[in-house]
Amino acid sequence: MALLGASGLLLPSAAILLAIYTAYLAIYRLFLSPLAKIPGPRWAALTYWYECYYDLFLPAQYVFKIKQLHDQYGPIVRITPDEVSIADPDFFDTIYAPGPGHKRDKDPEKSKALGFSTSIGATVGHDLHRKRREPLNPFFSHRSIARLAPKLHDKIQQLEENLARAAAAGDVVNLSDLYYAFANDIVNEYCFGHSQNLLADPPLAHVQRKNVDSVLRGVKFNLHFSWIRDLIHRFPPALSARFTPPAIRDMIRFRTGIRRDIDRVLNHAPPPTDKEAHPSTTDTTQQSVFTSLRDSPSLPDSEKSPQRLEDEATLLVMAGTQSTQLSLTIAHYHLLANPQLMARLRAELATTTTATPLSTLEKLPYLTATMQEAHRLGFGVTGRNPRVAPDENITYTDPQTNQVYVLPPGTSTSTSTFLVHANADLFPDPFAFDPDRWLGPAGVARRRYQLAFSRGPHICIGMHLANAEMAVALAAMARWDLRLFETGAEDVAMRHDYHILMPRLDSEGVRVRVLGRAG
Ligand code: HEM
Repeated sequence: MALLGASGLLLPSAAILLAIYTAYLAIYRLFLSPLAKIPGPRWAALTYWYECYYDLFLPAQYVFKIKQLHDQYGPIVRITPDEVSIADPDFFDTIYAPGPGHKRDKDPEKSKALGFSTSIGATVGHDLHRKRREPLNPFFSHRSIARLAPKLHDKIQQLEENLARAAAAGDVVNLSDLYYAFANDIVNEYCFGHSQNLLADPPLAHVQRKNVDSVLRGVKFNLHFSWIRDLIHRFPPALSARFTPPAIRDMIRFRTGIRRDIDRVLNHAPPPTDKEAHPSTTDTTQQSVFTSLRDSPSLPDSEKSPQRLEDEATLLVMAGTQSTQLSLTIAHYHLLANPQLMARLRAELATTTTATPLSTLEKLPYLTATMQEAHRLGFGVTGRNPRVAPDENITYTDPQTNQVYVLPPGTSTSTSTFLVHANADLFPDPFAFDPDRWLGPAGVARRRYQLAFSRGPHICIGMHLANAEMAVALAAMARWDLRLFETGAEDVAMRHDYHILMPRLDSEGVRVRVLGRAG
């Protein structure tokens, strides 16, 4: 009885406490928070359910809603109780790349979503990020990537073998899968000294690409409910297998493969050799990124734990595959959908051969402009990736009203590439694929608004690798006559923000029939 009486009192008391806390939180967020005066919808200021609705129920549409909010409220909008979006392209560097002497952390809540928390991409603290990134930088410099040219050419040869086979058999080719395989083989070989040789197995590339898509489709759920994912991870494996959504199961499988590679590196075991492998898929003579990290004197042992290196490798392989695949697919789709653009590219490439060095390809203006335009419409990382200034105010002056807004240290502040790349003042007719906008003096001036690789301390580490892969692949693929097969603009257009662009969710990718080599 006494117990019943106690629990009978406990519940109402807990309910009253919860009601008081909720009321306090609402009053704080709406009236007392330092962000209370920032324009924006009251619901967004009051509760994360506003963002959650656009992220989970529509789904992955908040990036588009934020653009509408800016049209309604102006260049600065409070988009969650704790985050402010600034749609001013000239303010991008203040948020992301403020220069020496200014620190920018990542927002820990947003960093959780992808799940590889000790990778450089998810590292929250400015200083720790720098320590982790420094030993990786030399591998991804322009000069190091230039040395990869022979490997890239081997992979191009394999890519073209796929087209030749399809031409002979009259098969439909899925370019999204081929580019996935191409980028995945290269980044794996660079990281671990071997790859799965996916270019030899496009159906497997298709399965893996779809798996990564479904993993990415989980990022919004993880953003809002990462505690559920973390809870499931604590269950015994047999139980967690029953509750784990397919997307997370795919991620676990993917990471198990990465972990095998990391264990092999840490145990000084040689990369596996595959008799079927293409000559370029295994290279035991070269140091790979991870053998070098293992041997790096500048990284303390605590930074070389299997878990940390697994996180790093997962990010490198995922980012190095998916984003490059997207930009390549977008470029190639638009070249095929607009024969006049393909004709311009072919005219420029007429002076080149398959042996033309990467350094020459990189200087071709129309090829470069085509790549820039594909990056622009790929939107890089479509998620907002907010930054937090830990020890200084961020001050923004609305150019229209001259109103000054002071965001105190710790405020999560963001802009998205979508807000910049789809800005019609900077890029007229912003959803049209128009490489010309990157040419001439106006094109050069526009480059400061190319944010696909971001800027500042977290600028994409794989930018030179991605551009090298794209230059050689587009130059080679332009030599083939392909016809789009059951593919339209909706298969490459940004329709959802799942950290990176996702087109219509039932898209099969960009598919083509191969007519033969271009005459
Ligand atoms: C067209 C292709 C690519 C695009 C558009 C792209 C875009 C980006 C963007 C926007 C960021 C910054 C994210 C942030 O602010 O947190 C980033 C970071 C990163 N990218 Fe890429 N990326 C591409 C290719 C690659 C490749 C080929 C690799 C690997 C070799 C790679 C590895 C990474 C890593 C490790 C980071 C984290 C860097 C850090 O936080 O310090 N990316 N990428």
